[in-house]
Amino acid sequence: MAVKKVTIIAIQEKYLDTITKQVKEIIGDNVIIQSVTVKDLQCHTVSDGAIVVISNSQIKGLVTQLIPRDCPIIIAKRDINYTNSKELVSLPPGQEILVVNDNVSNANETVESLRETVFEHNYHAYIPEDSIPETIDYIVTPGERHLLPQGLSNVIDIGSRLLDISTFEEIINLLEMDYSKSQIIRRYFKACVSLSGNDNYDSHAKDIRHIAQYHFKDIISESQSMKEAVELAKQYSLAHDARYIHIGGEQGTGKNMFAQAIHNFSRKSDQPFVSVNCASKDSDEIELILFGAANQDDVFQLAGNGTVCIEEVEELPLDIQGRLFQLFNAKDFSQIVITTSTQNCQELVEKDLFNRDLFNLFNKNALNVPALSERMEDLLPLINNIKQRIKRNDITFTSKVIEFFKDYSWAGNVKELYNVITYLSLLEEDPIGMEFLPFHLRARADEQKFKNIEVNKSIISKIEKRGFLDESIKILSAFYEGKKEYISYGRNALKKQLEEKGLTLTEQQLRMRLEVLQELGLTIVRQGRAGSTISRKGEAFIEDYFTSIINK
Ligand SMILES: Nc1ncnc2c1ncn2[C@@H]1O[C@H](COP(=O)(O)OP(=O)(O)OP(=O)(O)O)[C@@H](O)[C@H]1O
Repeated sequence: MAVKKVTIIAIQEKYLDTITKQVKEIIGDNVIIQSVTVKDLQCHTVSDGAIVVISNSQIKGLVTQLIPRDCPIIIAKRDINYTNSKELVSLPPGQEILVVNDNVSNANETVESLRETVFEHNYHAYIPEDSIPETIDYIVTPGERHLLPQGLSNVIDIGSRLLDISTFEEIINLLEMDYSKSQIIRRYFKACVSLSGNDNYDSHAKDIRHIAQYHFKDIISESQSMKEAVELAKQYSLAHDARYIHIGGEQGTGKNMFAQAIHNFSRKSDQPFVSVNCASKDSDEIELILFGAANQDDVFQLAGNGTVCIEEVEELPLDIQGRLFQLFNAKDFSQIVITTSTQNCQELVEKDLFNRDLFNLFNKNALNVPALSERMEDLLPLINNIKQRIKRNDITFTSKVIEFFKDYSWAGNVKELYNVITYLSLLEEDPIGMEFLPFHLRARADEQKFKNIEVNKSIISKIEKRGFLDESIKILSAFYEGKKEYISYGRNALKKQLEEKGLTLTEQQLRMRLEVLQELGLTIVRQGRAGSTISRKGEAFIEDYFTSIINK
């Protein structure tokens, strides 16, 4: 009987890794599990007869064009991993909770699931267009913490949503596997437990890869800085003494693509290309990969006479960096060794966080792939290239969206652009306007909203604890009005000003209140005659305080 195969397809790599791990835990002992992101899906990726599980219905149209006709498709349903909701369950009932997810419909779905299960709290889905309810005690997100501004202390991450149990029943039915219902349930919960708190499970923890599919002609390089990077990379590929080559650049800039192109352009092109990512691997694992064991070949053996690419080399523990340097010195390598890093290794060397000898070795032939935000000439050609790759030349964007793309920071660089365009291509809209942009792009503009939740709530409760909220509001208002007229106040002048507003305080009382406001960063106290004034934070606080009262 033919071996059964399940292929899982999703847009986001990280999410794909999580659900793949879940599927492996549940049925991996009997079935071959393959996973592929939408961006890597090609006509021949999925084998005939494989069962295809797709992460959501929106990608169905795109996926159907690229898989064999006889493959059954299951659209996954998703559910919270309840083993992660302990913190939520342990809160006193009646908390006001804002639920943030990567788009509104997912946020609504998560709210529904929470209402059915952890039902003792009040949930509100975060909708970018709407204002956030004023009294929010906690923000809950299923594995999308990165969407939130940093520094919020009241965030509970309940981890990515997993495939729900009915999806497994469907898969198991189609595979004609002989599992009883209780067996499925047991395996399902075991997987939930083993994946709980496991969102750090990283896409990089993948095994060694052996593909070099990109050539220099595939690298979009309209900008001068990219042209120069490609030129330099070509020189290194052809130089016989360039045995160690280093590629630096932010995440998603195309470093791995460069590594593959270098290999394919070099004298090693007919030899193997082996690449390994050092991030998120523990010491033992990486040691085994780099130095092998009695029963396991190391990467250099696997690469034969070809190219080894060590990605995110800065993640290697220092002792392994040292051993790697010794290895390079001791043995006369015939391979090309390409290293990549997202951090600036020179700076790490200065801080004793990176092995200087190793750095000096590979820094002789180093190149940097510029961040996408520094080469906006590449943006439109890249978008066109992505549209071609996903066979969606027809989609168009409004000029506002294009302007937004040009201003946007693209912290995830081309990888992020790829994900955004793929996501937008799934919508049946033309042209695509600002309102359809994925949530995380729009959420950036909303950072202030989130800051207010935290800042104001905690400031108010800190002042309230001292028992003088109303007085503090009056003091801050006096400063606020003064600042508009470019007036700052010494303590006596302020005291007078407050008395005119009907607030009489003793010197001692005023000093105490001022000290607290200063501690909270709401005022700036200057010595001598300059007097005190309200800080920017204080201004934002007072504006928001009054807005919230008006809106009540
Ligand atoms: N200049 C480019 N032209 C065309 N496609 C590109 C370009 N740069 C990157 N890409 C595409 O973007 C994706 C990310 O590239 P790649 O994996 O090489 O980045 P990376 O810098 O190695 O990322 P990370 O550091 O996150 O591992 C790939 O799918 C690649 O096809």
